[in-house]
Amino acid sequence: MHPPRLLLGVNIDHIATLRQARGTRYPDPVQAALLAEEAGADGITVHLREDRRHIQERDVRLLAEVLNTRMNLEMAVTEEMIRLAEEVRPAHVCLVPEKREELTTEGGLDVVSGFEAIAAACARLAAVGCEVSLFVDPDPAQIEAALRAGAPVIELHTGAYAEVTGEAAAREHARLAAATEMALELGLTVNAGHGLNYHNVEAIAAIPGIHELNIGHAIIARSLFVGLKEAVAEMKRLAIAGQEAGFLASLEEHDHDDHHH
Ligand SMILES: CC(=O)[C@@H](O)[C@H](O)COP(=O)(O)O
Ligand SMILES: NCC(=O)COP(=O)(O)O
Repeated sequence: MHPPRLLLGVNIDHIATLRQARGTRYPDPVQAALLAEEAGADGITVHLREDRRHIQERDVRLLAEVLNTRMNLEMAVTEEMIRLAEEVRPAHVCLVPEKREELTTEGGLDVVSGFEAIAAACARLAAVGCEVSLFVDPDPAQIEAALRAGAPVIELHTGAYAEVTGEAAAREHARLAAATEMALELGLTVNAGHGLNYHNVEAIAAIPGIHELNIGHAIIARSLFVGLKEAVAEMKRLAIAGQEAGFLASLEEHDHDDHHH
């Protein structure tokens, strides 16, 4: 059976990065979110960092009022963030690890070590109707802990895959594919993201069973040259083409297995 179409969540953090660089009112991430939706984004992702380097609380509150799709709020597991999410009630909350000095999110959430606090956060957020995902590395122990913590969704961190090429990328891709298969067998919904761009997205989209990709930096960077709507639409075309190629390859694999049995 043909799988449901892969979804694209567009992360607009770096529209806010540009605004914060000068402390101006523009460019406005809320305006960007509406344009991204018009271009086919299935959802809007924002990461409200504790240091507020890009997205601000004002953005989160306005997005909650104006989005036509759904918000995926990425946040650290802190009391301040949980209280805000309980108030704003975004459709999705993705719990991520955070270090103040980092350039970007390094590695996935350590659900094994932080189990108690993460499970408690999952329960509080589920109680107000947020669908919670945990941003984890493609590591079986973390995926198993995510399930026990009560998260219905994981987002696999694709950063390690995105940083390398050649055989190393093939190895990281295999880890992501195996992690996806394992998580699906456990009944989890599997999203993926971080560092995906116009060159490396198709192979990830081709992994059977992935529900949604969250992509930001590459889309916002490309939008400088082709405009945001075109940048979103191009990424969506590539993601869907990748998913289709993966589906056709899986059909061929089944045919091949049938002939050999
Ligand atoms: C959690 C994640 O993978 C991204 O949302 C990323 O953290 C975006 O924010 P930065 O670009 O500030 O790292
Ligand atoms: N969770 C990943 C995300 O939202 C976007 O990450 P990036 O594409 O900005 O690296």
